[in-house]
This record gives sequence, C-alpha cells and structure tokens, in this order.
Amino acid sequence: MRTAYSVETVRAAERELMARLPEGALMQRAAAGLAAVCAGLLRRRRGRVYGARVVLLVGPGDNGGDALYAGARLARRGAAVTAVPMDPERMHAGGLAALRAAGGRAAGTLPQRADLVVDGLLGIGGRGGLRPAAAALVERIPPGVPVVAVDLPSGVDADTGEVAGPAVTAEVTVTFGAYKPGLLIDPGASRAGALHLVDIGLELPEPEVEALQHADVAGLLPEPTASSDKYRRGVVGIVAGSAQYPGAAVLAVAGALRGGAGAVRYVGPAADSVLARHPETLIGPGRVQAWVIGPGLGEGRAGEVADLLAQDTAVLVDADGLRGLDPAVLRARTAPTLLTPHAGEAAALLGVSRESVEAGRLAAVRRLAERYGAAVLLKGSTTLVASAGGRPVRVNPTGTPWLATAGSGDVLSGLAGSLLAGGLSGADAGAVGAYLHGLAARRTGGPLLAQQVAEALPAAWRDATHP
Ligand SMILES: NC(=O)C1=CN([C@@H]2O[C@H](COP(=O)(O)OP(=O)(O)OC[C@H]3O[C@@H](n4cnc5c(N)ncnc54)[C@H](O)[C@@H]3O)[C@@H](O)[C@H]2O)[C@@H](O)CC1
Ligand SMILES: [K+]
Repeated sequence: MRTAYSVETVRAAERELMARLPEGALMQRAAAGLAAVCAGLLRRRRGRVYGARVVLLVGPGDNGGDALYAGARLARRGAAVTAVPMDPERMHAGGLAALRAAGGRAAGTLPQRADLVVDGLLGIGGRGGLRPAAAALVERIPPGVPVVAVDLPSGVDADTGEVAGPAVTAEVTVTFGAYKPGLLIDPGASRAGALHLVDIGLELPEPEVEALQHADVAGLLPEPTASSDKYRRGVVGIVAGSAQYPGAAVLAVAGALRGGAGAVRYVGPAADSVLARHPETLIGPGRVQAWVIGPGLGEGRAGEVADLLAQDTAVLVDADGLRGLDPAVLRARTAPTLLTPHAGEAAALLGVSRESVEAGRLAAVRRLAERYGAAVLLKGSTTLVASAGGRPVRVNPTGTPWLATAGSGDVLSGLAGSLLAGGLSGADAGAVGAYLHGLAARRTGGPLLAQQVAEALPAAWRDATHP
C-alpha cells in the first residue's frame, strides 16, 4: 500500500523527530536523498555527474534549503551548480554557504542551458497559487530540460493536488518522510512524474490517503477454490439500459462477466441486445448477492432504485440511478452500498456546483461518504474512493486519460458490482474495480473503446495477481 499524509500530520511527525536529533539532521537526510536521485538521473542521461550544468530554483524556505544542500553535494562531484533565488534576500543561509563552499554560485537569472533543473521553490509550506516571482521562474525553465521537484512540484497543493495557476511539471519528485496526498491526486499527480520517497525516519499514524498496489489488489480479489460452484462465487444482477440506451446494459454486463462473479443476471428492457453479445447472461429477476443499478437507465425509474435499496443485499448505484437519492434511506441500510458518481453527479448529490467538486475532489468524496453513509467512488482522472467512518481515502493509481470515453463507466460499474457479489466491501469493490479498470485501459492504450477495456480485464487481473 502506498500511503500519504497531510501537511499537518507530516509537520507534527517532523517536530517530534527533530526534537530528538541534532539541528539540521533532517535536512541533511533530505538533501542526501535528493542529491542521489539527481546524480542517478544525470548519469543515465549523460554518463556522469562531472561537468553537468545544474540549475537550482531556490525559494525562501526550507524547500530551498534542501535544494541548496543537495546542490552542494552535486558541486562536490564536479557539477557546475547555479542557484537562482525567488527572492535574493531570503535564501537558506546555511544552504547557500554550503553551496558556495563547494564551488557553486548564485545568479540573478536563469541560465538558458542546463542538464537538470532542481525545483526547490516551495514544498509543504506553499499556499495558494504561485506568487509572481515564483511563477516567473517556473515559466523560464528551458523546455526539454528534466526537472527534479523537491518534496513536491511547486504550485501543487500538498494536501489536495489542486493547482491554481502555473506549476512545475517534474520528471521526478523526491519527497521526504511520506507521500503527500497532492502527489497521488490529479492535477497534482500528473505534475509530479515518477515518485521517489526518501525515508527520513518519521513515525506516522494512520494515513489520510492510500493507493493500492498490485499486492494489495491480489490480496483482496476473490479467487475460486475447488469447492466453489457458480452460486458460491456470487451472482451479480444488473439493472441497466433502456430503449434509448441499450448499449449501457451490454457494457455493464461485459464488465460484470469479468469481475469474478459466478454468474451475471440481467433485468431490464435491453435483454435481446445483452444476450446477443453475452449469451452467458441469466435473464430476469432472481436471487443475487449484489445489484448494480443505473447505467443507461434513463428517467422515471426511481421506483426500481428504491426497491433494490430496500433489500438487504449489496447494491451499487451508478449514473441515472443516482438521481434524487435520499441520504436517510442509504444511511439506514446495513448491506454494503457503493455509489459511483462522476463530478457532475457528485455535485447534484451534494447540492453544489460541478466546479466546486472538481476543485476539491478529496473533500467532496469524503463529504459524500459521510452524508450518504456509503462507500463512494468519485470518477475522474484520479478516481477516489471514500467510505463512511473516516477511513483513509483510496486514490486509484492506474488510471489513464484515455478512460474518459463513452461507456467506460458502465464497464466499471459492472466490474465493481461483480466484486461486491464476490464478497468485497463497498470500498474494496470500488478501489479494486477502479484499479483493474485502469490497468485494462493502460494495456489497451491509445484511443480505446469501452468494450476493449472490458475485454482486457482478464489480462489486467492476471497482471495484478501474478506480476
Ligand atoms: N521540517 C522538516 O523537518 C524538514 C523539511 N524539509 C523541507 O522543508 C520544506 C518545508 O519548508 P518550509 O516550511 O520552510 O516551507 P517552504 O519552503 O515550502 O515554503 C515556505 C515559504 O514560501 C513562501 N510561500 C508560501 N506560499 C507561496 C506561494 N504561493 N508563492 C510564493 N511563495 C510562497 C512562504 O512565505 C514561506 O516563506 C519541505 O517541503 C521540505 O522540502 C526537509 O528538509 C526535511 C525536513
Ligand atoms: K518544490
């Protein structure tokens, strides 16, 4: 599991550790780790560190200090290191002295030629969009030069991943002590490049955010045993599609058939289309371990949603099924419930604007889970899954922008419903479903069809369970 911690938590752990260590020890650990990653990148790119031109962008705080001390280490190995300050009056004094003693220099403007730029403008002390002096430096980073971000890309909000205005786009981010949520959640995540965690010895409590990895997914996926027949492996029922949208039913069933359930049952007006594509489907009402309701349902079917929610069976509600949900009804349920809105649907469920959901996705998914007393999967470029009761929010690490295509959400709801039928909790079914769905899309690559994502799911399942 990859875990991430808020600034407040990291600061508290740092204070506790600093009190037990000599002054400056943590910064030296950070700088040593940062310099090692920079040196590795330079060796891969140009064979050696000696003679490399390294530019440090130096902010007024300790993030700049890390960059300066790391620059000093690179200068001692023969790199030509130039520090460019955001504010010449406010540079970490010890770091600047170390850089100068190692043969580095400070300059007022950004050199046009460089082999590497180190972004030490702002770390976890950054607030709001970059102020003009910082933004001006970021805009002058020469195109094509790799950037290593110190702790996080400057301009990315550490706690939320929000980016207000210009921000650094890094090839690598070297982060200290713990991942920050903003490194795992878009738009911040896509600015951070490859993540490298330097252990500085922090002792940390329960994380705010976590991201499943292959091993976690393998541990959660239901694997059939010799004694499991199709009913023991669970039956998932799909209530989806309408005369207007029969395709949503076909795609939800396509996802459900590949989610490990023993059988898939379909209830709705698109039975002919479903059977034509998926002859293995059971048709008509019957016993199931989990229901999926919503994809392509169209209007006027709230009664069917209410009927399913009144049953003591796991239910996933998606798309049109999410309209007008009553928080009191959901909160009263004891069987697992998973809601899978996109930002627009989430906004309607919260009674806020779509923009406000998109600007604060982490807060929005938490609020939804609390308000509806259910697990909530908020779709988007990084899909988030929250559960009621304040557990860490799960961030899906496998997404790809190509997944923003018609019908891909229908495949996901079928898949996650199938996992619910297999006995996973709402939050686990959502997080594992999003993980496999993203992996399948990555395997498919390029402009993709939702049907292809469904077809790649068995291979994604094998990748996660037998890496
Ligand atoms: N505290 C610790 O024990 C450690 C901290 N480390 C480093 O220290 C960093 C945190 O240092 P600081 O607390 O000094 O904070 P930062 O260096 O992140 O930045 C704070 C400074 O930036 C200015 N600033 C804030 N927002 C701005 C904006 N939007 N535009 C322009 N300027 C802005 C503030 O006025 C303040 O002077 C970490 O990210 C990490 O890199 C590491 O050395 C490891 C140990
Ligand atoms: K930075």
